Amino acid sequence: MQAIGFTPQLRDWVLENVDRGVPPGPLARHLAQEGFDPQSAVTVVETLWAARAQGLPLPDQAIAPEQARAARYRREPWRLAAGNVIDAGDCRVRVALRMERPQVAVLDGVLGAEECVVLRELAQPRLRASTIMDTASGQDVANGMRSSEGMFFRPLENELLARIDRRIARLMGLPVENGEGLQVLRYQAGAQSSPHFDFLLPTSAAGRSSLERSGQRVSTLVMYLNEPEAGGETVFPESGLSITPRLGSALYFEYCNSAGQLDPLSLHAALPVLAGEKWVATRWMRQKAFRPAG
Ligand SMILES: O=C(O)CCC(=O)C(=O)O
Ligand SMILES: [Fe+2]
Repeated sequence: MQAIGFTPQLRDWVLENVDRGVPPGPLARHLAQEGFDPQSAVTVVETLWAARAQGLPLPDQAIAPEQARAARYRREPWRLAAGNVIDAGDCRVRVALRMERPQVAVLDGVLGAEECVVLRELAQPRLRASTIMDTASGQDVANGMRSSEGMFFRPLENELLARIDRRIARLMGLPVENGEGLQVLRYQAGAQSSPHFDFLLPTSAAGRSSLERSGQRVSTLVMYLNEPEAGGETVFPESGLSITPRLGSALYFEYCNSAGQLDPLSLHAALPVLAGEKWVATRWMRQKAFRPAG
C-alpha cells in the first residue's frame, strides 16, 4: 500500500463530521459515493477518526501505510471470563454467543425474573426523557437520537443494587468502582436509539473533563429487563449483528483496548419498539474508578 494523499478541504470536512459525532463507517461510504476510492476512503477516515477520538496528533496531507496500520483497532483477549459458563459470584451466567469483532457476547441468566421486576418498579417513578451529551456544548440535552425515558441509580444505592454491582463487576472483569451508576431506560412503542458509540469523544470540554476524571469507557453491559412484543432489537450495523431482548439476558461488548484504541465496529443502535415496551439496565465500565461531575 502506498501513502494516501488528501486535501486540506477533505481533512476539514472529515474532522467537522467526526466532531459532530458522525461515525467513520457512514463518512467513508459517503466519500466513496462521491468518487473517492472506497478502500482509501476507509483508511483516511478511520485514521483521522482514531487520532481525533484518542486526542493524538492528526495526519496532515497524507497517511503512510504504517500510520494506517498503527491506527487500526487491535483486539485484545476478553476482559469477560473464558468458558461457556461464567461464575459471577452469586449466580452462574451462560454464554449464548461470542463474536470477535466487534467484541460482543450474549449472556443468559445475568438477572433473575424477580430482580428485573424490582429494578423496573424502583426506576419507574424516577424516569425522565433521556438526554445525550451534546458534542458541541457538552450539555446534556433531550434529543431525537434517543426517544426513551431514563434514570440513573446511585452506586450501591440499596442492597439489591449492591449485589448486582458486585455480580456485574465480576462478570466484566473490572473493579466495582469503575462502574458508572446503573442506568435504566424504558422505550415505549416507537421509541429507539440511533446508532452511537458508548465511548466518550474529547471533542467537548465536558467529554474531556470526564475522560480526565475516570478514563475512557471500555465496556458495556445492557441487561434486558423485559421482552417487547415486537421490535426493540439492539443492532451493530457495521457487522449486521442483531440481539433480541430476552428477560434476564444481557448484551456485553468491549471497545477500548489497553492502548486506549477505540473500536469503530462497536457502533450500535436500538431499533424502534413496534409493540409493547422495552426496558433495559445499562452498566458502563471505565478505565479507572468512576468519579461523576461536580
Ligand atoms: O437499549 C438498547 O438496546 C441499547 C442501549 C444502549 O445502547 C445504551 O444504553 O448505551
Ligand atoms: Fe449504547
